[in-house]
This record gives sequence, structure tokens and C-alpha cells, in this order.
Amino acid sequence: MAITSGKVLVVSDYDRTLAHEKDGFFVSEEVKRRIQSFVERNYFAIVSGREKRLMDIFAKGLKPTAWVLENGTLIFVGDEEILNAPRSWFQIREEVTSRLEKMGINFSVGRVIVYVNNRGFTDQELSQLREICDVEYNRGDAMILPKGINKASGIVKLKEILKFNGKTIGVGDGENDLKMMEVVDVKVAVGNAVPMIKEVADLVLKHEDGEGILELLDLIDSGKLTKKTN
Ligand SMILES: O=C(O)COP(=O)(O)O
Repeated sequence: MAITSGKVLVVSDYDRTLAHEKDGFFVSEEVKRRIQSFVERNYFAIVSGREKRLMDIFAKGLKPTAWVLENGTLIFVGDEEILNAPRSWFQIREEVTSRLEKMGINFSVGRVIVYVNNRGFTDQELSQLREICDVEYNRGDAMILPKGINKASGIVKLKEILKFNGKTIGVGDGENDLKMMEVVDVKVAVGNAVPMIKEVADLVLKHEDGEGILELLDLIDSGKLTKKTN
């Protein structure tokens, strides 16, 4: 199936997909320009575990169609900010942070989710946490989320907000992009993606990080993006 007709929605991960670690996770000016020209004819959303305050620094000036941040829990479209989590989460989060404190685990709190960086959990810690929340990994860092909320539910919510029924193309590199791949029509892995993402992908890009995004947008614009149809 060639993706040729109608507007498409690209949902792209940020770290190690749009932006490279070697650039300190800043998006290149070339990638910014390419996305800005793409959104004149299509939709492009950045779907990341990161917080908006950090995106405002690392992707300064970039104006995608939407941001789906904190791993799907907060959506920004224009000036509108939409919480994609139940209000009851904030009370549950108090219990999450108190359990983390008792476990002696360092954490930081975003607007909605809780981050635990560079530290694995024991099976016992994980099962205690999973009684009340979801835990997702991204290359050794963990994100603590309201149950059932992740990049997939963020994308489903975004499509409702945009009233978008066309083809969705997902591109990513890491473990927390796996759920996102369940709700897109075409799954794309950047060249530097972890094996689990490459395994489910319809297309593995030749290039890594931002260069991979340039490659993908060129394929879409030239009508050459094809999906495995076995
Ligand atoms: O660093 C993070 O919080 C994760 O970011 P990512 O989802 O864009 O890979």
C-alpha cells in the first residue's frame, strides 16, 4: 500500500528520533525547517516522554501541529493544553511518591508523571508500584504513569481533538514507542532504534535520528512510503 493520497499525520518520538544525543538533544535547524514545511500540507505531532518546559528549550521555535508529552498524559495544540489522565491520578501520584521515598529511590515530578532516571527496580519494587500505576522504560530511565495512559492513548486522544481520520505514520526508536506503534497505520524505526522497535517496523530507515526524519518526510512527500503488506 503506498501512502499517497490525503493528508497524513506523522507522530514522532523526540529523543534519538528527532534529536541526536551527540547534539545534546537539540533539534537541528534543518530538521526544524523541514517539519515546518511539512506541516503546511500535513500534520506532524511530537510524542515524547519529555516535559513541555524542556521541549521549549531543546526544540525552541519548532511549531508542530501538536505536542503529546509526558508519555501521552499532556497534549498541546496551539494555545490549548489538554490533560489526558483522570483527575484522580494526582492523589494516586502522592501515594506513588511516598512509596518511592520509602524505597529510597530518587525521582522527579513532571506536570503529570514521575521520572526515575538511571535506576532499575527490583521485581518487588515494581510489583508494589504496579498495584497503583504503570511503569514504562525508555533506555534505562523509567516513567511512572496513570494506569492505561501511554503514547498510544495520547495519540488516540490527539486524533479525536484534531478530528483526524486519515493515515497515521509513527516513527520512533525506544521501548516507550512500542505502544505508539500499536495505534498507527505505518510503523517506522529510525536507523538507530532498539531491536524491539525494528522488529515491529514496516520500514527501518537508512538514517539515524534527525537525518532519519528527513528521509521519512522525503519518502512521504514523494509518495514512496510503502507499507509491508504480507
Ligand atoms: O527522555 C525522555 O523522557 C523520553 O523521551 P522520548 O519519549 O522522546 O524518547
